[in-house]
Amino acid sequence: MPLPRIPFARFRYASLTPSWARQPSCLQPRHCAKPHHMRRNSTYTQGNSQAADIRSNSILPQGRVVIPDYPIEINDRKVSVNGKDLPNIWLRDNCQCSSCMHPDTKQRMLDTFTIPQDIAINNASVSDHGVRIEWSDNHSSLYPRALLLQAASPPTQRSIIRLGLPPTLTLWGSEIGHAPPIEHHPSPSSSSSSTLPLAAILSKIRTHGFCYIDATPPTPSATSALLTQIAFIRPTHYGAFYDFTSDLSSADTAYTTLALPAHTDTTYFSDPAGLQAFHLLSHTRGAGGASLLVDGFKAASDLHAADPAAYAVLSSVNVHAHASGNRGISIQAHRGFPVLQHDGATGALLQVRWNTADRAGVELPVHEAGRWYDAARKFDALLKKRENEYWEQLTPGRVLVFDNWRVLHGRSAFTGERRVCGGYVNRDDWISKYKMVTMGQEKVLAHLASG
Ligand SMILES: C[N+](C)(C)CCCC[C@H](N)C(=O)O
Ligand SMILES: O=C(O)CCC(=O)C(=O)O
Repeated sequence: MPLPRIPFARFRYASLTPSWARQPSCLQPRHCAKPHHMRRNSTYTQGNSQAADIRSNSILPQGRVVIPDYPIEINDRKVSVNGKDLPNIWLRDNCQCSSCMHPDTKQRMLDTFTIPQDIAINNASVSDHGVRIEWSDNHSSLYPRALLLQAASPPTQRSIIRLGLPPTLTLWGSEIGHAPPIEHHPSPSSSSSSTLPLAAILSKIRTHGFCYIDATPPTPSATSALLTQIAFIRPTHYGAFYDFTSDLSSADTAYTTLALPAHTDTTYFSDPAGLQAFHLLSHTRGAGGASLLVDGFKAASDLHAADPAAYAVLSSVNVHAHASGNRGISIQAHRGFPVLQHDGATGALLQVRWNTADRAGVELPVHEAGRWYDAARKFDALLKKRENEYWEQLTPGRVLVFDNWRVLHGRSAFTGERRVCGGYVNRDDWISKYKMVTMGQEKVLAHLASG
């Protein structure tokens, strides 16, 4: 089956090829007779691995769920959607009945590979509700129309619910400071329940990459309670809910008065923290300590437009990180990861992983490392452009919650006593909550088989 048309800059993933040998062909002038993004469909094979092109005609992870109204027909004892037959094994494996799928846990009860390889349709009928099938193994199934249409949709459409994509993604620079995304904590005295406007908060974080929750009681307990309404706090070697100051109680520069350049946290974990929160509780007898936010997706989008080759390097060369300050600890992820990570199904940008302080090795033969540094320097310059920096002095009562997979943060140096509390939330946990409060469980579950 021909690969989808790849209209734009592309890069390659070779799953089995050693990463140092993995490089976008556009970096190999001899192989790249014309600019890479001008080349049409092609499948690359490198060594024994099939490296498919990842489409990136738009790297931005956004989209509205549109269920296409494809024709559904029964042809020659096959179910065909939009003119293409659905494999019987896929249909039988995704039977939604209560004996094949646990009605409460939504787990598959059917042992997939007890389905005969030659499973066939004895009878099938199409209605407005969907397709009813009587199988050759004497089982009957009813497939909702939406499930079949979603399964036949293009990868970008099928990924929207899986990834929990927002309808629109708003990229920003320093101008966001004029109208930052803000929600308000329900004041305890108000008659309304003390539950947070979670759908609004998480929608703002999914769209902008961060949100303030103003009027939060300036206490660790209120901050912790706020976070746990999103999902459980992720414990790390810094503890779970963190309440820190410049006492080096943890051997990390965050626990000093030093300035911290824009970075994402926990790049040394296989699964970096998804959300991070800061609530400045107090700052006495000193000055400074302003917070910096940079939209990593905007910087990546600018790099993609300005220098696709550099973008491709940062999307394919793996980088290692470490946390080794605390005694008896040296944490590293199980493998290296590129600075710019993409969804394998759609090519959409998923994560920016950038921390100069915590970086360990670059996964290239050392004599080739220069090409990663050249590309990284371009990204670094974009991160440090004044118009991409949003500086804000946090104040007690204003909780900052941001997407640590997209938004970089930092701070200016400070003097005096400064106390900040907050916590991490796992990526998958907050995206799950986002889906529940914005899409609803039924809609999310209906798309699992085709996601
Ligand atoms: C947030 N808290 C103060 C608990 C820890 C900060 C850790 C910062 C670390 N260098 C990283 O980038 O992950
Ligand atoms: O102290 C701050 O405002 C930020 C600290 C920081 O960057 C971090 O904890 O990663």
